[in-house]
Amino acid sequence: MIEISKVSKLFNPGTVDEKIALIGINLKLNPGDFITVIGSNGAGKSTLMNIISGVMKPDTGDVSIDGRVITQQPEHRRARWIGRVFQDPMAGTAPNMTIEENMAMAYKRGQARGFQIGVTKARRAIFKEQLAKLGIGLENRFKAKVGLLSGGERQALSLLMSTFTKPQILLLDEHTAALDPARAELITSLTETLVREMSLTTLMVTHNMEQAIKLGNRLIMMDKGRIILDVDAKQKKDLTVERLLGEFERISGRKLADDRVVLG
Ligand SMILES: Nc1ncnc2c1ncn2[C@@H]1O[C@H](COP(=O)(O)OP(=O)(O)OP(=O)(O)O)[C@@H](O)[C@H]1O
Repeated sequence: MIEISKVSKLFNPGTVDEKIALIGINLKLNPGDFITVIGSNGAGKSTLMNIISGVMKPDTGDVSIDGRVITQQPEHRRARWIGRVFQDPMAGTAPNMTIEENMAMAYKRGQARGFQIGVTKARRAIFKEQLAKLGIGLENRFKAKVGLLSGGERQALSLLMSTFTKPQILLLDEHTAALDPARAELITSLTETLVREMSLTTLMVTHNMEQAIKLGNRLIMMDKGRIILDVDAKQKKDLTVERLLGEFERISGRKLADDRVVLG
């Protein structure tokens, strides 16, 4: 279980640039939970992701995995337990390395020190099998440099690589937002399949309201550093984009200000 307790984060405290990013966030993710996260601009969604993955430390509060507090653990030490896919397709893979080499690197992340990047025949067969599951022919382009792939292909590869070692938590940071609708649809359905097949505990930030409603078993809405709405699987079934926007207005007293919002 992943637990975020009483996490607060303030940027530039005591200056004119002071920004409240998170205020006393409490969130428990049970194994296999797939939570979608929506919210206004600057609500704190990315900061929450950054604190879970260890890119930033909170001012107060803790992050723990299965009862073990990891708040002070550096990012590279958590990499084995945490998978993350970013919005930018360039972010998750090494462009000058081949698909095979990228996969070997991702595989290594889950191994003890001393494991060589060299790819054995058996491992290559596993990689190919995994790639074939994506259904976009990447298994036939094993020696192609990743920089030559399209944005959608790179996101598919990033997704596969970040779930390779069955992370304790998968963080999806608007990972379909930079893609055209057809590619976004492909990555969304791959995400659903991988998460379901591996029972991955997942936190997904999205600006696509329909996607937030459709995917996962729980939805949270953030505003000004707080979680202002937490919808369970049962309530989620009856949710519509209209109702969701109405809820935001009712709770925050404002219309949802999100310059990237996609209604569906
Ligand atoms: N490194 C930083 N330095 C200073 N302020 C920051 C930093 N990162 C985030 N902030 C501020 O903290 C607040 C929360 O930002 P965050 O990026 O977490 O929000 P978000 O919900 O991801 O927003 P968006 O949907 O617009 O990307 C904002 O006011 C933002 O300006």
